[in-house]
Amino acid sequence: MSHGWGYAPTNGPDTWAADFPVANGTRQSPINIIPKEAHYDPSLKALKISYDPSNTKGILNNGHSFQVDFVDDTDSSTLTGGPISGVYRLRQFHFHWGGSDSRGSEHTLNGIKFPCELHLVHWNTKYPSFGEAADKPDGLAVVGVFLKIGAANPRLQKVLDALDAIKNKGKQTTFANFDPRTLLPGSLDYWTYDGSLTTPPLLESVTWIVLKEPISVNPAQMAKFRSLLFTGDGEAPCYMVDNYRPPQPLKGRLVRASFK
Ligand SMILES: NS(=O)(=O)c1ccc(C(=O)N[C@@H](c2ccccc2)c2cnnn2CC(=O)NCCCS)cc1
Ligand SMILES: [Zn+2]
Repeated sequence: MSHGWGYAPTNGPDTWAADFPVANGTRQSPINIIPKEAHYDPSLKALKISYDPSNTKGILNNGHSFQVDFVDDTDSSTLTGGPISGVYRLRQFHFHWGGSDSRGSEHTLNGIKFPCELHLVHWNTKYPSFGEAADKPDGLAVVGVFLKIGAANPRLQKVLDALDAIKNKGKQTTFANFDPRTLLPGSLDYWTYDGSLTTPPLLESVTWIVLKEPISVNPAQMAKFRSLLFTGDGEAPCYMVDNYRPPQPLKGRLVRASFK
């Protein structure tokens, strides 16, 4: 049965601990990243990202965000290197965004919110499947990318053009041959810390890898994100905006930087 969690006052982040007590755990996400308090770690490797666009499976409005799903039954779209050991497979990517350009990201930088944040979700192939990996402390690795208002982003446009077909919760449509690598910024410098899923079940299984360099998005493209609905066909429509969890207590965790 669907847990009915969401982002409204009646079912939003402040209510999640009732059904998911791990919400008050020791390695919750997102967090506020304070670059001056991050520790440069020269032993951190460069991120190695290799995606195969032919693995693109489709695009879905899941009622919390929209996600582009990938075929993950072989090692053809993988993340290796960085702070992780072994091979993690790309499962999906999705976004979080605000009702205005002043908010929307989950991670913040020196307390600053970005209008949007991209999450590329990968799972550790030492486990047999995403579902098996999802509750292991080293099970998942999510690459987070900030979006900031600037020039229109032509690579993002292909994703946004598909949104008209998935306006309502539960709608999905074909989406093929997309290379998520094209969404990444020029620099792969990152901060990394041990965290969790930012939506229920909030499992503490994510090695977070947040890129330092944002990518651009223009106001018209942000309006496209905000045209989606949280609600299903036939329900009173509610625009999909502010689908972000605010920063959570660091509780003594170290944030490491891959760069000086
Ligand atoms: N924001 S994040 O990058 O930290 C993030 C990444 C992945 C998931 C996720 O895969 N969640 C599903 C899941 C299924 C099996 C085991 C555990 C978790 C799930 C659970 N109920 N619904 N879903 C679908 C869902 O939430 N999909 C991701 C939407 C991100 S807003 C959630 C958040
Ligand atoms: Zn996310």
